[in-house]
Amino acid sequence: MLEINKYNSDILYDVTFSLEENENLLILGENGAGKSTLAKVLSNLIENNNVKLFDENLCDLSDKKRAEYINYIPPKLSIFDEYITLREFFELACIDQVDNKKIDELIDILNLKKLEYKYCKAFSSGEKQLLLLGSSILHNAKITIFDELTANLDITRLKEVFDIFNSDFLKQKIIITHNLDLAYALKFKVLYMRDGKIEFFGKHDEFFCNENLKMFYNDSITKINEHLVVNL
Ligand SMILES: Nc1ncnc2c1ncn2[C@@H]1O[C@H](COP(=O)(O)OP(=O)(O)OP(=O)(O)O)[C@@H](O)[C@H]1O
Repeated sequence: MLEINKYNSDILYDVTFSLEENENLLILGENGAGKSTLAKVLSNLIENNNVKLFDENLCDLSDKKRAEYINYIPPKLSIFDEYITLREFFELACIDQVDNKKIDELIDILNLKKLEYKYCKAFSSGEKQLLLLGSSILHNAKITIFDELTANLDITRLKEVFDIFNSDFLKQKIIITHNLDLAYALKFKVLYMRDGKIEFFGKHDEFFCNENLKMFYNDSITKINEHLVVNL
């Protein structure tokens, strides 16, 4: 279970909510609403003592235990070693022993064979995002937060990532996205933020009704026959 209680800062205001162990979450909201900041608070990259994971105070956990509990995947990959290959990057993602069989499987599933021994620094933006996804699966934290993982993916890759999000590859997932088609298709609970405050926290069906879409997105999106339509 994840709980955050009355977190306040210059960016976020009175943030309180909790997630049960089996609940996945979508974090939505306009640019600058505070989504990434919230993700960093939840994973203690911004230090605080307002977050509890599985009944333990996040700030009291050792680094290893915290890594086992929660993993924040940033929107962009930072490479510290220019000469690290995809396979080596995956090896480093395993918290304990390197699981070569799982790495082989993942390379197959994510269609990354041709990049296996290539340097990650030269990857395209989309390939870097798949690398981050693969490493998060190997890391295998109890909760994984993806911050705009799908921003640079083509439609085929987006579908592959959707299938992974929708499967049991990862345990509990928190997904920050501006892609409302993806958000609508993933039937996760929704948290919507505006100006650092939570404006909606609840069931997927309740969020994706025309009344709420009008309130949160003005007239830019409508639901027609169970499909979202963008009005540009
Ligand atoms: N380190 C920082 N110092 C000062 N202000 C910051 C810092 N990080 C974020 N902010 C500000 O806090 C607000 C929320 O930023 P955040 O990155 O959390 O938004 P977001 O909802 O993830 O936005 P986007 O959808 O554009 O990625 C923004 O106005 C941003 O400029």
